Amino acid sequence: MVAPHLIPPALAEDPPQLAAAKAALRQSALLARGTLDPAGAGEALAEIILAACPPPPGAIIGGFWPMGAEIDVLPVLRRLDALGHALALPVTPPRGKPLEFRAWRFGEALVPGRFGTSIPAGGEVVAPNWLLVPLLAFDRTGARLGYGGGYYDRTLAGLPGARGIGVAFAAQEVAQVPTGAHDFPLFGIATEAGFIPTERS
Ligand SMILES: Nc1nc2c(c(=O)[nH]1)N(C=O)[C@@H](CNc1ccc(C(=O)N[C@@H](CCC(=O)O)C(=O)O)cc1)CN2
Ligand SMILES: Nc1ncnc2c1ncn2[C@@H]1O[C@H](COP(=O)(O)OP(=O)(O)OP(=O)(O)O)[C@@H](O)[C@H]1O
Repeated sequence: MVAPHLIPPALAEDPPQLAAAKAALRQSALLARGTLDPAGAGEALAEIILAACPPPPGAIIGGFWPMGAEIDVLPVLRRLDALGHALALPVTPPRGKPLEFRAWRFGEALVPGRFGTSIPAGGEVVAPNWLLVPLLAFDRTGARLGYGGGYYDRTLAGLPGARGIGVAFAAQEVAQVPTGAHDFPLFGIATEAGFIPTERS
């Protein structure tokens, strides 16, 4: 019996050459990011976002709790909270599934999640329509390289109309991020030095 609903592996996963190119860039981007000086970057990022690409009134913000050497998004989340936006943080499911966002406010408890993440202890599941997207490397077309789980690609693909704003240090820009069929382009990239609009902006 045929099974026409099965997705061929070549469509469900990046081909080996592309996966290898992403893995190589991931390694160098992780090393490079670890050398950056984070002082003041989170506050500068907040100013840039509020001035150049603020979310529309009433937008539900898909944030994330920063980890490791990621740029600090807590200042911008605090400002958006103060402006009255609803905030949500991602809960990471097993690989192959999209992120789940739970409503969260400053002061509410966080607990450890998968891969070293911090996730809301409670909170109802919500669908954000304006997301801050962590990344290891980006280019000016809005292509993005993450940790390799494909989580944000799956998540943005499942939220039609939602905007994904990449957040990064300006130094995380590369000439070209290798991309495949599943890579979901960013609406723009906000850094401590400015906002970079893409073709989607
Ligand atoms: N702060 C933050 N939260 C996030 C993400 C992110 O990139 N940053 N995610 C984005 O999708 C999701 C979590 N997905 C993740 C998938 C894989 C790894 C991972 O493989 N981490 C490496 C450590 C990398 C390092 O040294 O910094 C590991 O555990 O070996 C991490 C997060 C949702 N929450
Ligand atoms: N919507 C999707 N459906 C099926 N497979 C997908 C989808 N999105 C991504 N993938 C696959 O997931 C794998 C990981 O993708 P990729 O290397 O682009 O992750 P990433 O964007 O770096 O990670 P993350 O978003 O978790 O930070 C790839 O094999 C990719 O083809």
